[in-house]
Amino acid sequence: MAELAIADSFMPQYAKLEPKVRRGVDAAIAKFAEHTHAGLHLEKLNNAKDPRIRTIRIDQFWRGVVLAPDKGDVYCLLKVMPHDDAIAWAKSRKFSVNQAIGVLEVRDQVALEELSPALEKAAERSPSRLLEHVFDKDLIRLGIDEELIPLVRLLTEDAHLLALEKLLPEAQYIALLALAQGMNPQQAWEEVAKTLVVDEKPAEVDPDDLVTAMRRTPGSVVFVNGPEELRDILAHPFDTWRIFLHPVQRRVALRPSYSGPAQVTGGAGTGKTVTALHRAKFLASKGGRVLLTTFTRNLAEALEEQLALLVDDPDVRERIHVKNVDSLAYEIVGRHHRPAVAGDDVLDPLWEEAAEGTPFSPSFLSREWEQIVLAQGLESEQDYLACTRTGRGVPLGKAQRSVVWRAIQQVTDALAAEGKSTFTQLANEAADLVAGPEYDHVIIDEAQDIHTAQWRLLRRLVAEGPDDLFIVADPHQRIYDRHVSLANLGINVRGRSTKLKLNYRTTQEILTWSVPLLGLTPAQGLDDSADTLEGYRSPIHGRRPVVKGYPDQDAELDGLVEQVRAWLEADVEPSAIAVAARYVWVARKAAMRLKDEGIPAYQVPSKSPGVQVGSMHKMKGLEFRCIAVIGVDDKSMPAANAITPESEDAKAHAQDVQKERCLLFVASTRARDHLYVSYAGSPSPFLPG
Ligand SMILES: Nc1ncnc2c1ncn2[C@@H]1O[C@H](COP(=O)(O)OP(=O)(O)OP(=O)(O)O)[C@@H](O)[C@H]1O
Repeated sequence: MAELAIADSFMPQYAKLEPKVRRGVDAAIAKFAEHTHAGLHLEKLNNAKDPRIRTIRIDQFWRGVVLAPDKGDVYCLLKVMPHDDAIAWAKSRKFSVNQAIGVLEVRDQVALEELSPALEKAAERSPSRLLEHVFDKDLIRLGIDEELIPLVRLLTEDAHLLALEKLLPEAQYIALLALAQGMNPQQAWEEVAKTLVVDEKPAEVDPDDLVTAMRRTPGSVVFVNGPEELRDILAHPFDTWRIFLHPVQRRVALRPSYSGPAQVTGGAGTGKTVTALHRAKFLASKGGRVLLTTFTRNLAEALEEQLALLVDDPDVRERIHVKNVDSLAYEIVGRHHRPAVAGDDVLDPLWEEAAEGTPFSPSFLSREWEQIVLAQGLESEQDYLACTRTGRGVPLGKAQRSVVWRAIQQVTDALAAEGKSTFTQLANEAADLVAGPEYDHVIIDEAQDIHTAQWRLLRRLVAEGPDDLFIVADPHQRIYDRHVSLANLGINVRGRSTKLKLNYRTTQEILTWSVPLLGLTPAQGLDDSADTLEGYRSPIHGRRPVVKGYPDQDAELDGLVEQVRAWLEADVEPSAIAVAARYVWVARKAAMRLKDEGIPAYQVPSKSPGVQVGSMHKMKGLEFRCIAVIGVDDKSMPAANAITPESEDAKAHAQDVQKERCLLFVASTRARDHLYVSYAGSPSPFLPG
């Protein structure tokens, strides 16, 4: 009986179709699923590079592209495209089975052949070849298709190889790149092996058995079990992360077990949250009680919504407890007494008062409290006098420490007198109150912003052992003052760390523009190693970001209204548009202005169907089709009140500036399709010149 499979290349295009066309596609696929494919008129193509490729008529203008392997009765949907594009794509592609790792691969055979003459010419002029030090047998062992070896032998420069990235199958490109970078075949194999979905490479690979190869790539090709599953897949075209996982994501999320804490890092939009969600489902499916936690409440809400899509089984869902760390601490302390939380409105005046008569600024004192006293859980002046103040830039002598301690004491006494605590204090209190492990697994998203006190709490909620902590972080998105060393907390992720590099959200154009916003300071990972964005890339292309300067804020808001209108006129749903600003008051003003112009706008997070407006901090972890980042002028970005003067503490100053850079990076990388950046007066020094 014929079977239907869908390749991951199908869904992004399907998602973008107009409803009428999509209905046509649904009808055609439904017929497939009912096994009446014979009547569907699968068209063979003349002069196709691969004789197993077919097209299927959707309507007058649209075609589906289908792979119909010779062996096995399987039809795999690959693409849905306008007629001419579909024919051109289908004719140019060649499918093969990677001989080293046994997975289905596709390459742009026509483009490769077209490149050949130019490579030949370059090779004639060059005395050496890029991979002349590598034997054919090693290339073959690494999965390079024999047919491609003559072309590989023509390469003379790195740039030629880089030009092949989009034309070659990923695993083959990775192998060639590793060899070109000077790795030996064994090291290159280790790179290739990272793309393996299963731990072991297959014992035997049949080059003609495309169906078995498809089954070895479960994250890239899904076999549809029946009409219900098909309907479910097609009903969520924007949520393909539920079924298609990149091999690296899949290996990380569905690994049977880690011997201890595991860590996933990766730039914005590389699917870290997706990986965390799949891990939560995986562990809960095995019967474990899972805590899935993150930084803010609105991120926890977003996780709940995504879990609802991913987990069908109510028993499994029930075993996953989603809660942001602050609420978690509040809940635990609340079992003993009702906590009252002190916000900045209470704290700011207290620090102002405490700083009076001391040589220290209010922000210096409050940081000292957060980063040293609360982080280390120090409870007495003696402890504070004896502690190591790692991470702080200004050394303090004994007498100075006493002054600082008294100032801090003044604030904590005042808080205690009002019966109030900060969330960090609550985390410390909760950590002390927890009697023992409450979960089998704790999964932490946005872990780069979790405070040491919160880590202590999370650590206590799960017993040390296999699969205890699954940590998801991007140190390039650190937007709070949290510089945690996992090692200092006794959490060791060595040998259990994976980096995701492929961005699924943002276009390459937006990434190329956004990454330099981070400046040149390397980011420090939670495992104390320097974290780089090397290899961070996107396969999606689109328009370059637009940056506009205006004489004043009024004109800037006029420009914003014009931009939002243009997006709406292009049929972007209002709630897929966001406006982010450094200051809350600027965001409020923008929302009011949009409303005055008849455009529905709401403060993030909001379920209302309007443009989502909020501070850059509120945008963390979210995503939108279009985002306008406004108010990016020299006075707001960096925000003067968020920067410690260099004269006061050079280290804190540098950290503050970096934090502001990260914030702009976070806001900019929320955009899926379009990024618009504006300022009034002079641009922020972070913006490219
Ligand atoms: N394998 C996948 N297939 C399709 N889409 C994916 C896949 N993995 C992630 N995505 C999509 O990419 C986008 C970004 O994913 P996700 O939010 O998990 O990234 P992230 O690394 O947590 O991002 P950030 O750090 O910026 O919050 C989401 O729209 C998600 O659905």
